[in-house]
Amino acid sequence: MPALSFQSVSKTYPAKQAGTAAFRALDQVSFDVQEGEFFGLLGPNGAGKTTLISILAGLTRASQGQVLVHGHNVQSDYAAARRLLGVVPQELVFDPFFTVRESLKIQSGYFGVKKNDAWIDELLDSLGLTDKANANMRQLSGGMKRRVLVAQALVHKPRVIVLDEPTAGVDVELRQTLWQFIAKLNKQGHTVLLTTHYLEEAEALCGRIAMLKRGQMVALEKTSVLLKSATSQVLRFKLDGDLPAAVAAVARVTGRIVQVPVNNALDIETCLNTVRSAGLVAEDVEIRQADLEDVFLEVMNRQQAQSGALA
Ligand SMILES: Nc1ncnc2c1ncn2[C@@H]1O[C@H](COP(=O)(O)OP(=O)(O)OP(=O)(O)O)[C@@H](O)[C@H]1O
Repeated sequence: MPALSFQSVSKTYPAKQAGTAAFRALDQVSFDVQEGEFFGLLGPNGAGKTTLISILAGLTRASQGQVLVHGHNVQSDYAAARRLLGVVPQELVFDPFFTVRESLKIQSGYFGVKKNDAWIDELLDSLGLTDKANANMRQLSGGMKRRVLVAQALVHKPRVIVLDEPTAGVDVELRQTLWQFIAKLNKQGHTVLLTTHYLEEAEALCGRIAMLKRGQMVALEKTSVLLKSATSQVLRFKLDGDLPAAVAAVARVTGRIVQVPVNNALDIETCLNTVRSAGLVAEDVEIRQADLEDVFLEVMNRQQAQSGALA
């Protein structure tokens, strides 16, 4: 039995006011996550990732389809399904009146878990929160609050850990601490579902990845297969001046850095010639292997071209 099963899940948000249209945020999304997997759910802003996680966590109802957690339906068997899940939300929601330790005790109480002090100490230690155990939640920095949210999600040792952009805006140290700890739990058999915009993290951590675009699933593959499916290499160089249109159409540009997908030596020559013919000089030219960000952009652009063709 899969740890998570999303079966033809659709979600339509009703029109906000008369005259506006209802909005279909998810359209027939189906996939399973097997027990023990580290699974990535990727997609651009507004693709529907948080909506899918809200349905999984029982915070929003699907308009159609169903979601099962170890066979328990998140609507009709909510308590059993919720107990199996540890959800780290994207937004920093917390009660300002309690200390870190108190808030973890209260959260344990919600799940009917008692005498878990040793586990709470381990959570505090693993997430670098021991010094802050008796600090009031409102005294904590944003990064520290996020650590507490992770600890809260894990107090009842859930079999499935769901992380919705847990590293958005957090420093390098927390990222490393968090991933070490989550990877350890995953090795012990906990299933992990992660959404992130940091594709480097997803590439390093996730065994399998689903990509959503405008509420539809556009890719579902092992990470290694996705990487092999990409344009084999990327030509990278620095440039001052306006990129010729033919190169700009296919390039990923970050400041002065230009990255162009290439399949062979001819592609490389053509690209550099086009730049040279425009009177520009490409500096620090190098060729690297494609990474998950290249695959992601390729999948998203392919979808754009297809939907453009259908329109
Ligand atoms: N309560 C709501 N009412 C109406 N529309 C909503 C509601 N919640 C979300 N949406 C819309 O549904 C779409 C999907 O939103 P969602 O938050 O699931 O995307 P996301 O993939 O998590 O994006 P991000 O990466 O920005 O977090 C968006 O267009 C959003 O505006």
